[in-house]
Amino acid sequence: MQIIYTDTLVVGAGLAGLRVAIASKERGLDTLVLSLIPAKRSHSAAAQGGMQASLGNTVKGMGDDEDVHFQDTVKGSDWGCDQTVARMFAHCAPKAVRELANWGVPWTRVTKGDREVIVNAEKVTIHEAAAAHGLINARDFGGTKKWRTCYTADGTGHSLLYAVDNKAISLGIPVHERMEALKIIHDGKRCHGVIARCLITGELRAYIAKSTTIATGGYGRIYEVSTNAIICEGIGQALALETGVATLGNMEAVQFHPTAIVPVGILTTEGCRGDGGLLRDKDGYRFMPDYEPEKKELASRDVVSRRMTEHMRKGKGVESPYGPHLWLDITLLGRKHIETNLREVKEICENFLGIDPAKDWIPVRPTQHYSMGGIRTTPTGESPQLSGLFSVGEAACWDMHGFNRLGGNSLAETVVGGMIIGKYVADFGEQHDLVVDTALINRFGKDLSDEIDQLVDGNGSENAFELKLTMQRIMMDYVGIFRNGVELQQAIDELSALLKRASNIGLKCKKRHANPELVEALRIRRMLKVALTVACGANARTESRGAHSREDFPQRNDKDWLNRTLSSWPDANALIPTLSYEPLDVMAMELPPGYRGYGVNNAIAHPDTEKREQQIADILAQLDADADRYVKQAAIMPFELPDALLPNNERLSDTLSSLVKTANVAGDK
Ligand SMILES: Cc1cc2nc3c(=O)[nH]c(=O)nc-3n(C[C@H](O)[C@H](O)[C@H](O)COP(=O)(O)OP(=O)(O)OC[C@H]3O[C@@H](n4cnc5c(N)ncnc54)[C@H](O)[C@@H]3O)c2cc1C
Repeated sequence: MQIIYTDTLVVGAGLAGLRVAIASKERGLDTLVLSLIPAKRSHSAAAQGGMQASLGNTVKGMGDDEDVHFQDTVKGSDWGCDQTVARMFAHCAPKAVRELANWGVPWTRVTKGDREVIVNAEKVTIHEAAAAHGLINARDFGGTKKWRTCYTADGTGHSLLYAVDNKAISLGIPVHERMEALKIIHDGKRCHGVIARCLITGELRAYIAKSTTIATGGYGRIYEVSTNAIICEGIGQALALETGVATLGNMEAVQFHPTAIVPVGILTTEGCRGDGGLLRDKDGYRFMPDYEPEKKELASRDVVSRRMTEHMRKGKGVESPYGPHLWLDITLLGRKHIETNLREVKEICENFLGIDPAKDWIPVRPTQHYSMGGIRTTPTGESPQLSGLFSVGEAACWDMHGFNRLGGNSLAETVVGGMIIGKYVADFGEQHDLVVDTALINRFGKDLSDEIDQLVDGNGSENAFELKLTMQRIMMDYVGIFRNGVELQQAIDELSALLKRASNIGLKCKKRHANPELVEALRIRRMLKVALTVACGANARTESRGAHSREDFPQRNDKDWLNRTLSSWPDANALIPTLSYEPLDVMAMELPPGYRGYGVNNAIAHPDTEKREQQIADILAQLDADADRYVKQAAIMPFELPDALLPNNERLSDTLSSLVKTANVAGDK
């Protein structure tokens, strides 16, 4: 087995992985990236609508800042997130957008003067300031107080990934494509790299590094219908789980996006509703204002998906051979807007539905979309259990999304998290030596080659493809938008039985090189473990929070469940994971739990909430009357960042208000 040494190993060449690799390489560390596919085909390229950053350039974003972005994110998470991380994130998002502009992302820009937009189904004329002309624009998205989502038409992920990958290429960062990491090498305390299998030749290779960052994306494809690319199979989470030591966080937190097209499940971006699109039922009736009078179609995704499902359950869905659906109506936006700002949606509608969205309504249904859960990390991105193991992006539970992520906060997480965690990864590389224990490397290599031998040479009778399809159906049927104890237990029983059967997989094709059946067999064993962490976490959590909605426990229960689920798999032969819980400390929160401003207001309060609210009021009362918002924030909940990222962000509104102040002072004179 060939052994390759490097300072920084990054598994995953999507936005998150590449951004970490860039930070490491810029520090002069030897850096190497692994990927299943060419970097530019990573799933990040599929992101359409945009990324959130509180630039406040457009008139509809005026007054926006890190505080508002932070509050929207915490409420979106249904108080499940790590508020310190949400702060780090909100503070750095404007920096990341500007950095990306510098790297060549052609952000859609503000044009001064009047323009017509659709707000709440009505045409409204807004006036963009002359001073904002040419600055980065933003559109409206769900669960946000301001128009904050920066975009490049509806191909944002594509432009970001091309710019970030080109930057990585310019720095000479090698990407070893078609290499699948299948085992993390570790000694129970320290991570040393991975064993990967070449998808073309079948060769096993050890990659040994000071630090290893898992940036392998989400686990959407454990579900039958998902907006995710087919490579989003949760292998990164499984790698961590199979160490028996590292933990996964909040795996039951799975997001369903309201508007994927029926039946194939391809996404139409939230930008459709952000730009003014409406949801209609079988009678053409716009039903969301009845359920969500304030935010309507633009409540957070978990809420809109539930309301849509509720409405279909009342018989208001449009019957189709593929089950009921609802309509997304963007005709009111007009052809010009669709052809400039939503052109990918237009092509999807034409190519996969044969319809023209400027004239026809789009058949949509909530569909699995995003994994809030992932490899649990500290705010510096490192596993609390395995030193040198980092994780970032959708693969991680860093945890800025809690139980529901806001649209536009995921692309932002990849590049912001990559920017921040990349610096900590680089610090780690500078402060540690490359530790090499050849016997340990060989042991992990042998484990994987034994597993392959058993599959190829054994006489098992189970079919990997059938097992996968069955798992995906179980997840869809029993671990979906609405959950209950009976179905979740059934899911656990059936998934555990599948995991047992997976130890008896037999291959029809015995080739050891490019062999999709072997690839599938290696993955399904790991995917089943990931699926079990989702089902077991969901079954144990007897409350409803964000995207985790229990019909038998409909209230958010801050008293008993204000915590993060941790899953591990200490016994390799076990058929279910081990769960434990990490409490969220209300007394350390900047924003104590409350009502989100949308969705059902039925939470069971945490006993510390009032105490913390009073404490915050006392802290603020002790500050100078003219203390600015940064001073206030730091007094309530301090957070750390690498020095280079600490400076405050500048905004047009600051410039405008200082111009106004100057004018006033001049007037005084
Ligand atoms: C259709 C769609 C539209 C979206 N639109 C938006 C949007 O508008 N705004 C927003 O904020 N978010 C959006 N999202 C979410 C967002 O795109 C993703 O969360 C984000 O891009 C994930 O990036 P990542 O770098 O973490 O992972 P990915 O981009 O998924 O990259 C994962 C990488 O890991 C590699 N990999 C995986 N497993 C292995 C392995 N075992 N060994 C080696 N390499 C491996 C892959 O090859 C790939 O390079 C959207 C998601 C979807 C599905």
